[in-house]
Amino acid sequence: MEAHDYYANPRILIPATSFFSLLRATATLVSHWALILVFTALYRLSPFHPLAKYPGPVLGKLSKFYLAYLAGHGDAHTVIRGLHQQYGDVVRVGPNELSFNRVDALQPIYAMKSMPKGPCTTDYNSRVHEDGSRPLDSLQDFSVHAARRKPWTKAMSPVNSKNFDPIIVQKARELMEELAKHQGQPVNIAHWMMLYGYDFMGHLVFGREFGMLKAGKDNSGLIHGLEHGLYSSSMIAHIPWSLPILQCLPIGDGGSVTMQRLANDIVRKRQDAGSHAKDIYYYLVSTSSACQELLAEGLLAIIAGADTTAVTLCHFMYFMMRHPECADSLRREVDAAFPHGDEPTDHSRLANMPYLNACINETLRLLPPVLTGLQREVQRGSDGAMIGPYFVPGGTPVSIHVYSLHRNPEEFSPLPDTFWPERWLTRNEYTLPTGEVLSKDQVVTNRAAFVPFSFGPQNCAGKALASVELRVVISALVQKFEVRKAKEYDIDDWEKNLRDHYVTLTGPLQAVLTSHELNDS
Ligand code: HEM
Repeated sequence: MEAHDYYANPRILIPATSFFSLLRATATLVSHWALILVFTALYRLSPFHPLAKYPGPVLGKLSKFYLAYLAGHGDAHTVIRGLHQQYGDVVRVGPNELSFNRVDALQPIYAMKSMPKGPCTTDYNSRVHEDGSRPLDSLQDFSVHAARRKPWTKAMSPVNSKNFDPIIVQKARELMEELAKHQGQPVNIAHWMMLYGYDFMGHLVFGREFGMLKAGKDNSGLIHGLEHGLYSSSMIAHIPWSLPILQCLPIGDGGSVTMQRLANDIVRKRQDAGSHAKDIYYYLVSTSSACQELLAEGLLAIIAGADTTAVTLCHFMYFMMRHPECADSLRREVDAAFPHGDEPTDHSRLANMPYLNACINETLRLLPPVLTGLQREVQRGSDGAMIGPYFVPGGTPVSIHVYSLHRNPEEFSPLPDTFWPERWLTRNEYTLPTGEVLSKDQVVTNRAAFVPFSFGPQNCAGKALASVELRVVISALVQKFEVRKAKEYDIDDWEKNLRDHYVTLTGPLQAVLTSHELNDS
């Protein structure tokens, strides 16, 4: 059939008309959306936008895709630090979003009833259950949050947290035993720390043995499943409308549903088993009988309690490999406090070891496990708020960029990017790693700017417990082993491979451990 037949033959006149109408309708729709996009882009870049006076990258001002891309790529911590170095202490990182790198922003953003959690942790949280049940860390209403936080506070009280002491000691022992089996040969420390972190959390929260350390592997796929889910949810949090689209594609939701399922399974098993010990779940269930709420809280407990401490232990070992002189000083302090190889488990002695605590602080300063901003939001519908000297309109998501603040030379100097535990000690004179001697007035260590556990009433609920755990495990590691990097391993890869997906995901940390007893003989 010739082309002109479409017009000559009345029987096929209708399809030709439909085709052109469809084409016209599509073109109208596309140009309509293109116009909307163009006008939105122009408005976002224009001087009429409420955040117009704040500097930032053009791509960030244009679209949330920018932050989603950084989250997916895992380098938001270094990129946003670079932006602060380029643009200053406040940066417009999203079309309607600001990042701060100043200590006087902590109080207005995070203090008591200042600002509720922001949309990335609330509206767009992929850990929210189908029925709307939310984990503690995604609650916007201050009084609801305070009520839900009570069981955590009760579990972590000085009296009740004594119940967790045997778990800390037992799991630290198991970790030492397993590491001892690999002495003298290259071992991926990061792998073992993760297994330890999840085994510890299994006991702490669910009174259950995961047996990962004994098996030497992630035997149920839990670690892999959660890390995969965290990776995708950190990205989706910025572009939540993409979730239903992703779910229709073969890649699915990228793991956040699997993450939920794995956690639900653990919580349900704990429910069925009943309470035989005062684990954290015991306190959670005593105040909430809502099943979905407990499921949501269970996943938070796993993520909060396992990855954070495991990653901190990895960072600590990394810094010890980079700075063997610090490892030697720390070992001397541990040996003096726990002579004849006494097990370093006495909390009060550990809490009073200045160099140990300086090394832990310095590790958490340079590489906090939660690297990038914990979002809050200036009250929607309010007139706005002052953050330091800056006025921020109501409804704007804001955060402190912890990775930048911890390396801000106004708060930590000299050598803000260097692992130098001495900065945390009280001295009249300080000797820098270069040998240069400085008076105390020349050293700035602003403890108020040190917030690895965040700040205010919604800060980390497990801070005290995590501090005890870190002291026990780190002093045991230092007492038992000398750590060197494995021959073929490029130590610079450790920081290069860190991925900022709300919690930090890591690459391998290849080391050789040798026993101190063997070295000393
Ligand atoms: C080195 C170890 C740890 C670090 C650095 C850390 C850090 C953090 C941070 C930065 C937050 C977010 C707070 C905010 O949004 O302002 C948080 C929340 C939380 N953490 Fe930790 N954490 C650690 C270990 C733990 C442990 C062992 C537990 C206990 C299971 C725990 C339980 C929680 C809970 C329940 C929340 C939510 C608090 C809320 O929203 O009210 N964390 N943590």
